[in-house]
Amino acid sequence: MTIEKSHDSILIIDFGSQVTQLIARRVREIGVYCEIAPFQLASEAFARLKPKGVIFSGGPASVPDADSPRAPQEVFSAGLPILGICYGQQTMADQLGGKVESGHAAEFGRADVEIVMPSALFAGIWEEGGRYPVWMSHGDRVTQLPAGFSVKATSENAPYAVASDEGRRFYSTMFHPEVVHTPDGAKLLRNFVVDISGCTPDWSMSAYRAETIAKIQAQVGKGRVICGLSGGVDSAVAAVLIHEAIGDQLTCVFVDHGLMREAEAEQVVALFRDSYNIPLVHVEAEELFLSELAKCGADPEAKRKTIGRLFIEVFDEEARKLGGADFLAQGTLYPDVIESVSFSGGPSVTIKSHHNVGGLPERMKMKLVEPLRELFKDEVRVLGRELGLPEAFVGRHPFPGPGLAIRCPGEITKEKLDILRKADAIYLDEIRKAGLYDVIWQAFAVLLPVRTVGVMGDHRTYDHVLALRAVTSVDGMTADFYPYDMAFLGRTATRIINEVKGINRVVYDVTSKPPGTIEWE
Ligand SMILES: Nc1ncnc2c1ncn2[C@@H]1O[C@H](COP(=O)(O)OP(=O)(O)OP(=O)(O)O)[C@@H](O)[C@H]1O
Ligand SMILES: O=c1[nH]c(=O)c2[nH+]cn([C@@H]3O[C@H](COP(=O)(O)O)[C@@H](O)[C@H]3O)c2[nH]1
Ligand SMILES: NC(=O)CC[C@H](N)C(=O)O
Ligand SMILES: [Mg+2]
Repeated sequence: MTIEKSHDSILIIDFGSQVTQLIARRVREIGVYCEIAPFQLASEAFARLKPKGVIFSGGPASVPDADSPRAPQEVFSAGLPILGICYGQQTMADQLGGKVESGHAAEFGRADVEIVMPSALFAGIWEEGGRYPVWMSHGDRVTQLPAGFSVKATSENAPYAVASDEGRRFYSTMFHPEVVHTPDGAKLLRNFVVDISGCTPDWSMSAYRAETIAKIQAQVGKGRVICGLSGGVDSAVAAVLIHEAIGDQLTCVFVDHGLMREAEAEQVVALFRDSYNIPLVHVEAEELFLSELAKCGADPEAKRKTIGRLFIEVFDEEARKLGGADFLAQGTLYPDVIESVSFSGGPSVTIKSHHNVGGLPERMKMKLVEPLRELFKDEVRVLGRELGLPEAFVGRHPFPGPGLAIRCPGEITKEKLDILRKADAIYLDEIRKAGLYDVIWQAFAVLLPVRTVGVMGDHRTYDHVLALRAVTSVDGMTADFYPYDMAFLGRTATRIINEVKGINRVVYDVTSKPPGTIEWE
């Protein structure tokens, strides 16, 4: 039985908001299954999922503009509850006969809403006459409500902060309930999902485990599967899950592309061979990757695409050696898909081609098995614990598939990789010694293609700059730089410059995501 059939679900129609993924997180935190569908594909998703409620996300477009996106009209006539957020409110108003205008005072950031009438959306949470903080981000506004709608809350620049037709169960907010800066937002979403839409909150990681195992069995049948195993959390969880499902039809393949960190290849192989009884092939592919990367130059997307292609070539070759494999399994997560997504027609722009999604070659022999494709990182960790993976494994910092190649802006050479490997090892060693490994979500060093002048032992040096990065995050979708104390940074910089030949200056990256990304490429 598929997940979508055995549980109540919510469909989120995406109009391209940067925070659409947060709506999905909030719904799952309630314990209800949901999926995001880009507006162009929403009709198909609506018919397949048969959701009990629909949420329209925000988005960058402007309803009065020609060609701005709309929700499929059938969603309005299905008798289901709908919640429109920001752009979602505006398109809902427009599609039901109301009016939207641009060019009014914009609101960005915190605002207060004042409740003027009760609504099922905030029943038990907000009281009539009360004022409550919310987070807004809009320039347009609804100026005339559709028939059947009335105002339930106002704010200074959004006369229709909440408007609804309680009879048809159509609700709309100008503010964003999905962000943490709307303190009561999660409760409002719960009202919509559980009380209004009537979803039973029974979706959990143990349900996910059982159902995903059944799904894998149905997909794979008697076929052979090879699983790309990187030593990271995602592929380890995927491999263990698939092994539970199909046992010895699975072989894992670890590709040592020469872009790993110090001693990592040995650790991965040892850890996996000792802890699990899953056959593991260790492929030495450093020469192949480095020679192809030398040809592709400095462009980050060219590097990513080259690496994606080589991974598949290696997997194909290993499959052939094993006498053929029908499926390739990967630990692809939801954020990998989202960031690479516009190739499949999503409304948000491509930020970077993750090697395992947007970096895949167009023609592949094997079919994909990706049991984690709907999950966020922290959900995968919960699933890993559920499967009994050791805590040291589950708590590992993420390490991207393209490895050090995307931490060496510019052309890739073995010499640069060796310098970076040494520096990165010292940095992580200092982090562990300071007891910070588990506090930080991800930390790494980046070797910059910039040389600066220094003086060491009365000699002039002209060497590379190394940037240190450390971030806190929940799911990798947004992140903050980690606020080290200066003594830690000073100590680490001194050690790196003293111990690693080729680096004479160290800087710390204090960019959050957004506007930065976590990796530099
Ligand atoms: N060196 C590798 N050998 C084989 N497969 C790999 C390798 N690196 C990445 N992959 C494949 O690509 C997928 C995505 O990589 P990604 O880094 O996102 O996940 P991960 O390495 O499993 O976990 P983590 O995010 O914790 O590093 C992996 O799940 C794995 O299937
Ligand atoms: O397996 C991967 N293949 C990739 O191509 C890739 N690019 C980024 N990352 C990891 O994803 C998270 C978010 O990274 P960004 O903020 O740099 O997009 C961070 O944890 C990154 O390390 C990748 N993982
Ligand atoms: N955050 C949003 O959904 C913005 C909606 C619309 N683009 C506006 O500016 O009002
Ligand atoms: Mg990884």
